[in-house]
Amino acid sequence: MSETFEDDFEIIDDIDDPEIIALTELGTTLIQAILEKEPISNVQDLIDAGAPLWYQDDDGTSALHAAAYVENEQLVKLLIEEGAVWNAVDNLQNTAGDIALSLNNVACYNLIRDAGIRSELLLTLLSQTSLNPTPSESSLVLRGLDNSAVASTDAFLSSKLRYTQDSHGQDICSLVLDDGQEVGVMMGWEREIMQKTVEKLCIDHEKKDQGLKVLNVGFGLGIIDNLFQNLSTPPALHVIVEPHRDVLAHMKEQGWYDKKGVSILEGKWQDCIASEALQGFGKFDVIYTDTFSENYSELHKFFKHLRELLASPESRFSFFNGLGATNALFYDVYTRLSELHLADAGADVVWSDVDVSAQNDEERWGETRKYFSLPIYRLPIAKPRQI
Ligand SMILES: C[S@@+](CC[C@H](N)C(=O)[O-])C[C@H]1O[C@@H](n2cnc3c(N)ncnc32)[C@H](O)[C@@H]1O
Repeated sequence: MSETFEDDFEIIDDIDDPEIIALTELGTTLIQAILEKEPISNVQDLIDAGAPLWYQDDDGTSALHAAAYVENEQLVKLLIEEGAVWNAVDNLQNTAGDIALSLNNVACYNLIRDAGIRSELLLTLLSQTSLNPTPSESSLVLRGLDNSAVASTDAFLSSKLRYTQDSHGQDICSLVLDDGQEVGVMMGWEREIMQKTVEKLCIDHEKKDQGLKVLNVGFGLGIIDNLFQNLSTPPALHVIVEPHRDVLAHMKEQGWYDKKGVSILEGKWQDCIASEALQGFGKFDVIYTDTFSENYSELHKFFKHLRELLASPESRFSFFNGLGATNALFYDVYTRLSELHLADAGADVVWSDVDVSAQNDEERWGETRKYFSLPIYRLPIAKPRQI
């Protein structure tokens, strides 16, 4: 018996179906052959006989995981060429790339990471063609088909936010999901990232002493906006784009509407970017974006506006690089993908590492859902390429 799921997916639950039994046996044999280091020709024979590369055993191990375990670069390459799934996770949430990384096998890791980048680039391309007008769901594993407030801007904008401090004195702006789970929209532990970002964006900027023209998308806790205001010469113009009513109310309470040089555009960046209001400010020396509940395709769209928004080759752009940040491989793929897409948009990026490993999990997350679990944050600074 089978049932349809959202018209697109078929959940097959008939374990007595002879076809499924045959596929399961072939898939299991393939994984065993790899783990037992049988000759590569045997593996090829099994694939040619129809062994499914997408098959994962009871532990979630796929053929690609197995090839990473036995550190066989040639086999990893073959499986990828034959269509192995680069981002399948096992029961411990590890991809084959994570296995290669844990074994320090750079060659196998790079092969899997590059397969991820190629696949994401292809999906971006497909989502831009008329053949496939739906937005890329390439980030299925990264964000799931999630219409909750975490992954849908509309749901996020109609949800209630709370400004609080946790038991460690950490400032938090959070939303509470229907299931009672609390998710940090912005959390105080990110202050160091914001601090380093402002340093890289502003400290040695040639126009710093005359007051920079700054555009920031997404206020949150206002950490980065306060840092911009606290520069030795505050910005000559500081535009903040923010759509959430609770955030706007918080900004009003804190006096942001009355600050000299500050202009607030109430709305989503997607609605403001081509508006007369924004264009009336002219171009910017520094641009930063850090939104919430948006996936990579929105960030990619933002990149495409940079050339028209940045004032000169000395202008700088950065964004909160947090996509895929609960898994080393996904983080690496999204970091490199954004570098390639920024290059397409005419901007060259330089990365710096920020060590964010000092805090323990309990202090950082408390009761909230983890969204960044890697020890190093990769901070991007992009400048328009001179033509
Ligand atoms: C992570 S917080 C920003 C934190 C900020 N960088 C700081 O230093 O505190 C994300 C903010 O982006 C806002 N946001 C979400 N979607 C947006 C959109 N489409 N356009 C502009 N802002 C958006 C949210 O309401 C929220 O205030």
